[in-house]
Amino acid sequence: MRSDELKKGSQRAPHRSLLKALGLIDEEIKRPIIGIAGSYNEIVPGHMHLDKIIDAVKTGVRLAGGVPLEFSTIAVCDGLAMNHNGMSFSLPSREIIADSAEISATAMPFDAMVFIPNCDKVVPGMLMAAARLNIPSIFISGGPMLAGVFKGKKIGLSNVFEYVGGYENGTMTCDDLAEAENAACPTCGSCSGMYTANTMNCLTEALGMALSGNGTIPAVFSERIRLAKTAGMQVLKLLEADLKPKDIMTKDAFYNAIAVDMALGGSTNSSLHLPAIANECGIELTLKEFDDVSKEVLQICKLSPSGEHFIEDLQMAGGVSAVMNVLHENNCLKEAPTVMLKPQLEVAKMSRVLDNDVIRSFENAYYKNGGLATLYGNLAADGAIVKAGAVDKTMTKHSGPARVFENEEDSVKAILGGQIKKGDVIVIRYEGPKGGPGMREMLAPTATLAGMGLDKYCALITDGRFSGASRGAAIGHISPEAATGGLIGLVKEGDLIEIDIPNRSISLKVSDSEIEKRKATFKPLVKQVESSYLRRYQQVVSSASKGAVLLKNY
Ligand SMILES: CC(C)(O)[C@@H](O)C(=O)O
Ligand SMILES: [Mg+2]
Repeated sequence: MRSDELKKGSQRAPHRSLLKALGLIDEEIKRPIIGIAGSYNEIVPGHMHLDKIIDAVKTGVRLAGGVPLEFSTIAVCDGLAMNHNGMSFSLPSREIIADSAEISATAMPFDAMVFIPNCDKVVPGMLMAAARLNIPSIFISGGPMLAGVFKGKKIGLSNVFEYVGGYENGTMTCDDLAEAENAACPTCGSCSGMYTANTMNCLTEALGMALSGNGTIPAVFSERIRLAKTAGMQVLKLLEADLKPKDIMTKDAFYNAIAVDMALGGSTNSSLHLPAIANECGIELTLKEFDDVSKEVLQICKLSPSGEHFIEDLQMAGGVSAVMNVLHENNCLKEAPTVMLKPQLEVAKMSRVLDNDVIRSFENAYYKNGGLATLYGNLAADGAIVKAGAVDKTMTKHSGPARVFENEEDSVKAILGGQIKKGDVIVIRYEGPKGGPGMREMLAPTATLAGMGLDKYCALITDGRFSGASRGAAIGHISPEAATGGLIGLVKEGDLIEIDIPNRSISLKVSDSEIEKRKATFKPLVKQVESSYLRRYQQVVSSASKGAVLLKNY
């Protein structure tokens, strides 16, 4: 139902009374009513300025003759939730965001929607809601934080997580750590590297759901306010054209999003979120498809945490549309409609790369594959994911003894306590969607390893997930997870684990007969879960290999 239904007939008089109670006059009620799903709050640095973006969007909507009505959704700052039980709620927040936006925008039927997310789970949660509502919709995010400067070098949040390891092993002083802490996050916006939030904001552009510039224009640039006004105006044009999210988010659009992801070297979390968004569009997207694209598309950008560039550099180099221009030239971009009412290929053709080091050509690519790789093997029958472009060259093939931990905290204690030796393969299990529950991000162990220089010698595998700020031989989303009987639950201290990223494999080098013996007595660990929300989530969440979506028929 659209708001039109509330505007006509005597039966709708009570509804119109309530719209008038909102302060609307008849002149407004007769115009298109545009829902503004904003996620402004004072607890997420990426969202603390969204009130300004929301105001600009409303101005744009009014300029184009619409009437904006705002409602909000929750948001989690993964950085603040990191390495404690708060992180268990981060991935589950995606479903609440999707559900709550669906509920608000169905209870009050709108003609069209503007979604205003910024951080990790809010972007996919709102895209999921957009697919469910399937009324003309556009996305305008809050934009990235500027990079900080420390000792003459640009830094971001990932550096501070790594400096903790440096401080612990005596290579960084307390004063320097404090100076870096003050410098790393200088403005509002989603943290400044190619971490999860910025990956998802860039992919929203690639999917065709946002205007060019959405992924990269910094949060504090006036250009972001102008983009928000333009988005507010554009939604009225989408309404007129009756172009809906499911017309835009087709299989080809998801191909484009994966291709851009591979070129950018984005966060491993995209392999959860894109399948979950696709699922809402009735499209199946598998990990295997990610890997197929990874074999076609080369990583042409190397931003933090893999490299020294930040999103502000990508913006100055031409942004996501310039990356798509390179993809187009190499036949790695598909024709797909966009909210710009121009096909994606046309947008890409009109763009230019302005800095050939930030956005390289295929000939001069940073990595001769896409940024992400999907691994399979006895340890990951349903797949596992690694940010291959951020693995030290010496670690792409590695065998070593398993060092087994039943949760993230114990692994961090062991790393900081000097118990991890060069060559070890750290195994962190019972951190999957069901086992966690909530599939926490393991930034503290990966960053501590990197900060101590151990990322050049040690691998880390988990049924949990990583931050976009994680780097190193960090293999996550191991599926099936330990809690559902996955082989990762059967690994014993000292077992040999073999990782071969170029050949896409991860295996436990234990004889089949020994594995059968262990299986016969295996009882997955059952954790006490205090939160009633997480208990419910645990019952209905699916595998990471399926995007950790909630089972449809529960
Ligand atoms: C806190 C971070 C860096 O934003 C993280 O949540 C990520 O996944 O990238
Ligand atoms: Mg995150």
